[in-house]
Amino acid sequence: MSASRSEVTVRILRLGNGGGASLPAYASEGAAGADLAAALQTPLTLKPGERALVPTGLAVELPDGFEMQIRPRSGLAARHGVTVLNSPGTVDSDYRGEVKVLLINLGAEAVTISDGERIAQAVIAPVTRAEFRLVDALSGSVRGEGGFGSTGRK
Ligand SMILES: O=c1ccn([C@H]2C[C@H](O)[C@@H](COP(=O)(O)OP(=O)(O)OP(=O)(O)O)O2)c(=O)[nH]1
Ligand SMILES: [Mg+2]
Repeated sequence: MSASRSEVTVRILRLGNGGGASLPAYASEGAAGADLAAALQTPLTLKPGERALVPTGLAVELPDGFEMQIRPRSGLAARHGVTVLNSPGTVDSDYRGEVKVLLINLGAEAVTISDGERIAQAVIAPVTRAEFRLVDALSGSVRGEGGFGSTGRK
């Protein structure tokens, strides 16, 4: 690991249903996301338009101040139109249940997901929490209330 990189420890539990569930794994030296694999007793077929909450067979304990974002794999999306419906999914640091991936098939053909297949990727990211403070007025700005295309078409 280079000096400029940060690394945190994420404790992982393999759940009963997971059998030999694969741990999240970085596919290359510089990968931002660790691939998450499906933990399935039997293959799962998603018809066009269908979605499913796919088990990973894993529960995680994230360090306080971090989240796990569950993002699509571009290969699966490009090849089959399969993506993460709630992307980026949020795994809270206090969540101890099974990590699941909400896949949807936006493609035109049925897609079958097999046990151990890499279906999404997990990015560990720092979280900033806010104090939401109610006030009577906000400070002025050049943009003001303009939004949703207010700066022009280009
Ligand atoms: O893709 C996801 C998204 C969420 N979760 C788990 C971990 C997360 O901590 C919990 C709650 O997620 P979220 O806050 O997005 O869902 P919610 O609909 O707000 O449910 P809740 O009321 O439980 O917070 O569900 C996953 O396993 N995968
Ligand atoms: Mg929530």
